[in-house]
Amino acid sequence: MTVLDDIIDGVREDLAERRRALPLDDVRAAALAAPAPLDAFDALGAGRGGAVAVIAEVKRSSPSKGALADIADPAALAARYEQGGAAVISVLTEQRRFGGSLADLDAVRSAVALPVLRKDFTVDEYQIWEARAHGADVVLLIVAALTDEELGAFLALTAELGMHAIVETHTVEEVRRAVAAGAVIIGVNVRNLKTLDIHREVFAELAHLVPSGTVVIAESGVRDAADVADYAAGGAHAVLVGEALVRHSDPAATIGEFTRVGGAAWRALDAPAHG
Ligand SMILES: O=P(O)(O)OC[C@@H](O)[C@@H](O)c1c[nH]c2ccccc12
Repeated sequence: MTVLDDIIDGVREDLAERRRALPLDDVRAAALAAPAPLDAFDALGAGRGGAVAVIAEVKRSSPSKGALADIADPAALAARYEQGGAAVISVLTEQRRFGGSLADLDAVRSAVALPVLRKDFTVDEYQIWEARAHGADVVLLIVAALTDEELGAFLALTAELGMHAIVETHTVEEVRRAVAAGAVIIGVNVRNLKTLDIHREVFAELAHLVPSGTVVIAESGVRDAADVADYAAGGAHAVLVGEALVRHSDPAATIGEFTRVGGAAWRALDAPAHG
């Protein structure tokens, strides 16, 4: 049994409990009554003038490192991320391993005007309706956790709700499956979710397989601006950063630095912007 299988077992148990408390029909009604979603594709790409977009994550703990930061006020942290120039805010809502919750998502949603990603292990359409009901604009779909049929159905549902999905990959085969499913935002997670090992070189290896017009995000393992520059040189339009921001005393300044340094590396490539 891999770490990913183990996490997903817990996610399914927690989901069963929420579903008993609030049936799908009720969540659907709440989702349809929520304010319209914001366009994350736009926020990640269009009009950024060669800068690299930063997706800043509210992350309390991780299965590999345990507690990362004592985040007493997730809304205040997200507001600092927004002030620093983040393009999208990511909120981990998985409880058992990452210490997150839908309450964190609610707090962040009410604090920022940016698109918000509900970061979780999506294995059921219920979670997508739930994300929308709580004001999220984007969900994460991890290819390694889904069949092609599920991936297709979940992408269709996000589109129907006016949301976007970040389709997360870690291997050549998973990038092929993401592209075949019609993903327009593809994340390459350099952390292998089956072993939790980080392999930063995987980003550049996979990024060039993604067709132009698709937003490519480098996920995980950003320690400093040099890592951002490497990912940008490998073709990243955006980076998703958790630990380095929640541990930093000045996350806003760090986001500004990452945006500038990544943008300079990206422009040095003389690569065409997506879209
Ligand atoms: O803290 P880091 O190394 O900056 O990583 C952030 C993010 O990429 C990571 O939290 C992540 C990427 N994909 C995931 C899937 C589920 C949970 C967490 C993740």
